[in-house]
Amino acid sequence: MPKLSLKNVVKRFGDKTVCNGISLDVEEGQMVCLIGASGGGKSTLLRCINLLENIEDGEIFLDGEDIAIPGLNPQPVRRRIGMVFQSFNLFPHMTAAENVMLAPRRVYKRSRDDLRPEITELFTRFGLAEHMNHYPDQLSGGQQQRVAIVRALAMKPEVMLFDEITSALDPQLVGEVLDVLRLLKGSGMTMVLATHEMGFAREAADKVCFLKDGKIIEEAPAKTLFDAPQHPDTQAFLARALK
Ligand SMILES: Nc1ncnc2c1ncn2[C@@H]1O[C@H](COP(=O)(O)OP(=O)(O)OP(=O)(O)O)[C@@H](O)[C@H]1O
Repeated sequence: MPKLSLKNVVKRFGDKTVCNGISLDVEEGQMVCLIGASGGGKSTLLRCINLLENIEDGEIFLDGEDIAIPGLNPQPVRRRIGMVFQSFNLFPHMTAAENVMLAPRRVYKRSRDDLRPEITELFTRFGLAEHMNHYPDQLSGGQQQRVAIVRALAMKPEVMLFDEITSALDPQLVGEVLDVLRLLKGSGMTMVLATHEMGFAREAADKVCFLKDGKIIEEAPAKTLFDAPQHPDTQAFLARALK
């Protein structure tokens, strides 16, 4: 059974159909990259998976259980599916460690003392140990984004969604954030990424999906999709993106 499975997901905003019958399986431990031009529906699809958007039609299964049921409290699912956005959204008046501890303290009612060992381990694992007590404005954009990833991991999610997490970074800071994704993949995390980092998608993804106008036009193992795209729209997109 796939860890995450989408069946004919439809999302509309007014009369605009942004996800137009999307089906996708993500196996446990897989990294799946969503690529495509702006407006293709990548962010919206991730937001649907995390139940930040209600879907009009279709099903989203996590471990075989339909999670996109209207009226169902989304919070338990959001604890199982972490999401990181382009903007880091760290609270500026809290240290990095305080930012990371906030959700587990509130949601699981855990104390700082109880959390500290595992939070320290997370910061250490992602090369941030010396920044635990720094405030966001004392950190680079890359470091802030890595803290934002650690913040999501502190909730011990089973699946992680990443929405263009390097797009707001200076080019020299992108690499350190991509390294975190490589590390996470190595640890067996199941991940879905919307990304414009084609080199990274080709090298690190298990599967790449090309989205256009709310549809998956082509889906293939990364190397196959980049080296031998079959659909003319994929070919045209990659020709532009890789220029
Ligand atoms: N809340 C909303 N209300 C109305 N339209 C929306 C909303 N969110 C997204 N859209 C529209 O849905 C379409 C898909 O947007 P989406 O952000 O999902 O695409 P994307 O592929 O992630 O693009 P990008 O790479 O720029 O993030 C766009 O036309 C966008 O304007």
